[in-house]
Amino acid sequence: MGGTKYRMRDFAQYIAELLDLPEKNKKLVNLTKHSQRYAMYKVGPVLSVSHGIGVPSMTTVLQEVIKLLAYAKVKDPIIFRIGTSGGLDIPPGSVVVSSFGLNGNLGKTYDIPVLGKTRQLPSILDSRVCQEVHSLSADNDDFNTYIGGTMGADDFYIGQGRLDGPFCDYTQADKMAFLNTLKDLGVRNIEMEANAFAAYTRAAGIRAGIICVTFLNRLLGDQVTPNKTTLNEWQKRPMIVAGRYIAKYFEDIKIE
Ligand SMILES: O=P(O)(O)O[C@H]1O[C@H](CO)[C@@H](O)[C@H]1O
Ligand SMILES: O=c1cc[nH]c(=O)[nH]1
Repeated sequence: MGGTKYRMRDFAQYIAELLDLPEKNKKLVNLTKHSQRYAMYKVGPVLSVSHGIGVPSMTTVLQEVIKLLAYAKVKDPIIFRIGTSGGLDIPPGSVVVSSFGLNGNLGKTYDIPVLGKTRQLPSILDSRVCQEVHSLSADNDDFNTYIGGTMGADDFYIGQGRLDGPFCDYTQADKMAFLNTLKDLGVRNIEMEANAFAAYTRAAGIRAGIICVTFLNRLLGDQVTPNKTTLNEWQKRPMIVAGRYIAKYFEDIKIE
């Protein structure tokens, strides 16, 4: 899963080529084209689905995918989110493999009101998947891959401590204090779904991982400044990292 339809079509194409699947020479079909809400592609054993921006959009799609996997009797699925994010004290273009999700109140939970009462679901990710994905980073990669916590904010601007949004009633010093607190808690990047994604996949008993590229170092600014070509290139990095895990997973299954 990942935010945009285009990324998830590109990911399906990338996986078809990587796994040398028959789909690599075909035009991929968006299986949800009549719903218009999001896109879903299937290449061999991999489903590639977009989820839009933020938690409500992502959790709606995620729950539909969880139901689909159950109806299809899929055994031992693994779900990855491949996304973009703002980094904390790491060079832009780096990749972060999340070790946990953090909410906007600095708790390792996803808090959801159910029947008028808030439930707190732990935002824990599978540490083995996280370590294995990280172990597949290559020495000759032209980017660094880090393990760290990921804050899932409910907003792009004030929710991530930005100063460049339409509303802002705090200072640069307040922002830096907040970002440094996150850093001290082991958070390496900020996006908008991690804590809920971790919580719902865990609640479903499904192994999962989050792999995001960082578009900027938030300790140095708020604006995403690299040009579109660079950002498109960087968006491929989580695909490369997830692709290595997927390729190895199916290679290992063949050997068994
Ligand atoms: O690039 P994606 O996967 O959408 O992820 C990040 O980008 C969006 C904000 O621009 C949020 O969804 C955030 O989590
Ligand atoms: O800073 C960023 C960059 C991408 N996505 C986010 O949510 N935040």
